Amino acid sequence: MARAGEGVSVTAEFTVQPAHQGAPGLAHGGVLATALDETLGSLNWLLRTIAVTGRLETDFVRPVPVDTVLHLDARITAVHGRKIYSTATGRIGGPEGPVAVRADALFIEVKVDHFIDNGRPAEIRAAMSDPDQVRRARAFEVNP
Ligand SMILES: CCCCCCCC/C=C\CCCCCCCC(=O)SCCNC(=O)CCNC(=O)[C@H](O)C(C)(C)COP(=O)(O)OP(=O)(O)OC[C@H]1O[C@@H](n2cnc3c(N)ncnc32)[C@H](O)[C@@H]1OP(=O)(O)O
Repeated sequence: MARAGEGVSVTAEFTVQPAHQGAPGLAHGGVLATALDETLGSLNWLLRTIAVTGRLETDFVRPVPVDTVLHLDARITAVHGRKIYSTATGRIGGPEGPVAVRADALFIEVKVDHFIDNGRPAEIRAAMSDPDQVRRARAFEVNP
């Protein structure tokens, strides 16, 4: 779950499950990168922009044990043309706890055609016949 914050920012929590293990009892780095990517990606909705991750640079600062709640905080740092720069931290032991992971990202704005042209037809058809998805995609296509 993500909540809008001050400026263009969001906070979110992610609980590390046993299925997310890499080393015994510890979160896999790829899963932590995914949690960062998802949180950073939700910022683009606040800009009402459809964008995909172009670059995600991740620092793994502390090991994150299974059952830990990762407190994520992400914000947009700059927008230049189609490029959206953002940064995120994941803290453990509480929202003010030590930083365990952080990431800097570059998202690139795309047209809805990016998904229609490249996605697997079955899933695209399913998305296009879902009125909620269509409404959401159209909302981005007209000038909001
Ligand atoms: C009717 C309903 C139907 C369907 C509904 C669907 C609705 C969907 C809605 C919402 C979905 C939201 C989904 C969020 C998902 C969460 C996040 C992810 O996990 S995304 C998955 C992982 N990422 C990818 O798969 C990207 C794969 N890459 C690409 O497709 C291309 O490389 C892309 C689009 C990123 C860029 O390609 P170009 O040809 O469009 O653009 P160029 O001209 O190359 O780049 C533009 C600028 O960006 C810089 N740039 C591009 N990639 C860069 C990079 N990796 N590092 C640094 N700069 C980069 C370039 O240098 C250029 O900069 P200069 O304008 O010249 O200053």
